[in-house]
Amino acid sequence: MISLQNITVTQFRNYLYNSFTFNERIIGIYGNNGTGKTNLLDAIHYLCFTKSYFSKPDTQSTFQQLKGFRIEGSFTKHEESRNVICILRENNRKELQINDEVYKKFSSHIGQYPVVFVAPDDIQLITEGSEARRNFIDTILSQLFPDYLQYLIAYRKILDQRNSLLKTAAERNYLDETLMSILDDQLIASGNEIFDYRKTFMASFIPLIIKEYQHITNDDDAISIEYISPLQQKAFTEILSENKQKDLYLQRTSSGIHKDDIEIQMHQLPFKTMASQGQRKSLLFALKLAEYSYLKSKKGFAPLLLLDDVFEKLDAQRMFNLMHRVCVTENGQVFITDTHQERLSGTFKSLNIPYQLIGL
Ligand SMILES: Nc1ncnc2c1ncn2[C@@H]1O[C@H](COP(=O)(O)OP(=O)(O)OP(=O)(O)O)[C@@H](O)[C@H]1O
Repeated sequence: MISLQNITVTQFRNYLYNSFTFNERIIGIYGNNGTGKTNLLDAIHYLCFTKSYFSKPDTQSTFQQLKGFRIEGSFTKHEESRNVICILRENNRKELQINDEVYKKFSSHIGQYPVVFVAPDDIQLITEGSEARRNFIDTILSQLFPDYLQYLIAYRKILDQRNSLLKTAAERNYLDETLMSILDDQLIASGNEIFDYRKTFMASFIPLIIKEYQHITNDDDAISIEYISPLQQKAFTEILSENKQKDLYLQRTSSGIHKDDIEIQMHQLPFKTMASQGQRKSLLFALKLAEYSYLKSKKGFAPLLLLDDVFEKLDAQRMFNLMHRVCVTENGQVFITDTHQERLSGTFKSLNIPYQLIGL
């Protein structure tokens, strides 16, 4: 089990200097709009992931016009206490320390304190294009398999080079066939590795999503989910050679694992267009809780769970099912924000669990 005992934020977003102590497993954080609830959760995310959940540049996170910030927190992991410090120096260089030792590579910290964040804008995972869903899968796999991240970095780089080559070929009316064949071989090598990882992962991940969705919705809506990849139909070598003329015409690589998606249907129709807002939100939680379960099974302990502003759009029964699932069935630490103090305390009381409330 991992838990965060306390956090001190200095010059971070709307916090000039604030300390918070967490003495329960379930922590409710309440406050009006703009009081810093999301910022506090994001500070926790910094300690676990070395960066903002919201892909904000570090420099935008310093308090007003001041330079640099500092976030410090004490984690307990398997009863051992560790102090993690994330500093943005005045020269905008970021530094990460664990028990006063400076990390040489940030990547060696990622995955030590796994965390799952659920924010209102995450609904894009369901409503937007396939890139958001690929990023979601990539984030989970990269945390668990360092190899996967390396293949992904390589694939993106080679794909860029291949696309530039296709552009140059159109401009000059000449294709460097030797270079194209080298790039194709490299793209196929990393693409096949990524496909194998995704295929194996999705085979166990999809049943987890469906199980979580059924639990939240009391089995009300039947959904089906499928991993879609061009590599399921044909070998990548074949795909590239068949699409060569098309790619030259379009000046980009039209098919490959960069087109993978997760197809979700409800009553045999696309979920995206069919589902109500509450159903979409239920599916978002199902995706995030499946991520939570998967990380827990691979790591052997529950990740931290950061739930930002989750109470809107779900009916009372679905909300109870969700809260029961994360606060009672699971034993990990949970941070939940809301604008209404009574709604938070009422929810925790109905679950009959010890909790701590923090007002901002
Ligand atoms: N770099 C910064 N310096 C100072 N204040 C900042 C900075 N970045 C953001 N803020 C302030 O932080 C506040 C937003 O905080 P946050 O998003 O955590 O609020 P919240 O409590 O989650 O609000 P809501 O209930 O509306 O979601 C805003 O008032 C914003 O002006």
